[in-house]
Amino acid sequence: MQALRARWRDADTLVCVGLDPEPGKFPARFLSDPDAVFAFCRDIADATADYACAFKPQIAHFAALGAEDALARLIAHLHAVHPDVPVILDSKRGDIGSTAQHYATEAFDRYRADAVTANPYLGRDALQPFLDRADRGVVILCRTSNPGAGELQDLLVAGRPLYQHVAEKAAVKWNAHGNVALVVGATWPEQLAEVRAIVGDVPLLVPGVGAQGGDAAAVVRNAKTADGTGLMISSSRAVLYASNGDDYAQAAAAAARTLRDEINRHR
Ligand SMILES: O=C(O)c1cc(=O)[nH]c(=O)n1[C@@H]1O[C@H](COP(=O)(O)O)[C@@H](O)[C@H]1O
Repeated sequence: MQALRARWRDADTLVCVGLDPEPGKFPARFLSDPDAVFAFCRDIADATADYACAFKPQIAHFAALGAEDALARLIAHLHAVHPDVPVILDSKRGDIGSTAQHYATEAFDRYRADAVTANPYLGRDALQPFLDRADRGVVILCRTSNPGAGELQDLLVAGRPLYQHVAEKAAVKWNAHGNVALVVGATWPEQLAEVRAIVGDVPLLVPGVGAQGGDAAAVVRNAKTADGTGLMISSSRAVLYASNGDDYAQAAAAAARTLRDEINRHR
């Protein structure tokens, strides 16, 4: 959280760059590169770092390719070359405590992520191994960006939608170390405002701008904190695959810069 706040201040950006490698969308020059997953993500990260308040590699995109080694080397590269930019491993973990312990070890010790996304629907004990790592962040799913998010997350429980209970518990009861953030999709501006009203200054990871069609201006208007920060507005495909020509890195940088500027106009 300290690194994130410093980055918001020093780099003046609320953009999180999502690293979701899909080799079928890579530029042709990577076709014969046996280390394409690492090399592509590294190039994108290096090109966009100036505009990033965080990087967010998504684990399934690596694991499905058997590219866990590339993910480990990518995070090591990010720490070495961009030490001021926190790395969120997006793995949405959640399991009984004894297993969750291994997921925490995976995220924080194997991959050396600064933070991890986690699914709260098993309850607090399933999050505890993550929460206990006071020097790492836990980014808890609250109201996700997908079209079906409301099917369960909006169910009324004691007169309030379930996601609002998650917001309240996460921001207060689960946040003893001050290391909690929440995920709310950019596709739900109203719910963003409701969550912000519940959680005070707790940071929100907001995916869903770009490929999923969320409106960055509405996100900022509805969910910034009083000091004009509090948000990691995350974009993956719209940045990563801005061009599949040889200008892929410059195009990604331009997409990240444009998103940063649009966000900053509304802060
Ligand atoms: O936790 C996440 O990062 C996440 C939560 C959510 O509610 N919606 C969501 O899209 N994500 C992730 O954010 C990224 C969005 O990618 P783009 O739609 O390409 O920007 C993907 O890696 C998703 O897995």
